[in-house]
Amino acid sequence: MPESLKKFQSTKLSEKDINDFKKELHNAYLEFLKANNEFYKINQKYKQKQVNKKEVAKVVEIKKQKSKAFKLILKEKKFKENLKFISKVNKNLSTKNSSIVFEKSKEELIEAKKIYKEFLASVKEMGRGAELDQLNDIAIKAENINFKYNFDLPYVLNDVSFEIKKGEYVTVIGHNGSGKSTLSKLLIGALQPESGHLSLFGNYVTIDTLDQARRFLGIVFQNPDNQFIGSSVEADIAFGLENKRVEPKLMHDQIYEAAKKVGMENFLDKEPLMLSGGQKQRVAIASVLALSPEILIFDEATSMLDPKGNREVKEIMVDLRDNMGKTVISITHDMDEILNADKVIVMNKGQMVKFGTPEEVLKEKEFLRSIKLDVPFLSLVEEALEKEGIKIKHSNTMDELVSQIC
Ligand SMILES: Nc1ncnc2c1ncn2[C@@H]1O[C@H](COP(=O)(O)OP(=O)(O)OP(=O)(O)O)[C@@H](O)[C@H]1O
Repeated sequence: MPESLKKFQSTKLSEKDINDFKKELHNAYLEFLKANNEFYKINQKYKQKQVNKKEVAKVVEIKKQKSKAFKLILKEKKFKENLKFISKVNKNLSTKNSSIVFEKSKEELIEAKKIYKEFLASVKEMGRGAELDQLNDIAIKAENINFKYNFDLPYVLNDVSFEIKKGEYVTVIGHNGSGKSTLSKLLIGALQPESGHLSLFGNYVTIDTLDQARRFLGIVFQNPDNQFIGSSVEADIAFGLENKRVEPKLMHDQIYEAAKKVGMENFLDKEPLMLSGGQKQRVAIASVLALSPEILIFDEATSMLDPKGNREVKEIMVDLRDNMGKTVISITHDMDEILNADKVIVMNKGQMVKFGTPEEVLKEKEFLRSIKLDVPFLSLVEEALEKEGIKIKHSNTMDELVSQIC
């Protein structure tokens, strides 16, 4: 291996460097926007003689500094240098070098070109879309969220607060119109809270950080037919990866891996029409998984499926938590599903009226009935047994219940 190639490999820039650059650029951009906004506000105040020249000058100075800091980051040269370095190495290789060296150098050149292209794109996008760090283990923190669809309409969410830890499976239940879907739209950033805050892994979600925060999330919707974009399972899973600018060479493996996680790896060349509802939902999950989100939101994703499809998708949700370490939020009308979850959020008329383990929530059967919710079949059996004087502990599965009775 020539010294020059070895040196390049020990100093070369990676995907992490470009992500760090995006974060730095985006933060500097947000700081600049904030300073610009302050400048606009103080100018208005100055016109109304509410502040003096000295106060305005202070804000102008901050704006100048923020602008300077932002422009300095834009001048970053290291990605171009990185590309220049390997281009030169590549050019200087001679016929004395083995084909393995030629191949390696070509691969490095392709990688450096890709990183440079990403650098140029991220400058255009002001660093949006960088992957944020997980600053803590709280996947979702909602603090005093209030929301209404229009100023003259009543609040649809009232002072909703909760914390969902990384790796938890949480179901959200509630009667029709209780605010479940609105909550999911707020979580994915399709709607903005009127007041209150959302944080994902310790990162405050604002309109400016939304693009970055969204990368933590994937969502699977109710109707499997509306989620197919590609003409085959493979094309469908590829869609999100293409948007993420994944190299075509790596794409096939990533598609295969994602499909395998939901047991659809043997269906990659199949057309959507050939699949059952449950299989389509599994493909929708694979398309989301291919993008490696930490949190998966299922918005009534089992409600249009036959019993087999319903069971399959519910098993995947459990698998996502147990074997893939994902955080799962499932909005559901299926009361039996809550037994699979770690926690249950109960919504009623825009308020979160309960948040606890399934056992804690199911202790209050009368309350659930009073807000028009059914109780799981298993709980009905437990209730009937209790009425007959047979005392048993809470069970999460029929097998557990049967073994208690026997
Ligand atoms: N786009 C909208 N404009 C105005 N009001 C809306 C809009 N979408 C929903 N709402 C209202 O917000 C409230 C909460 O609706 P939401 O869809 O969040 O409830 P939900 O619990 O998901 O109901 P469901 O189980 O029927 O899907 C309801 O009163 C609904 O009529």
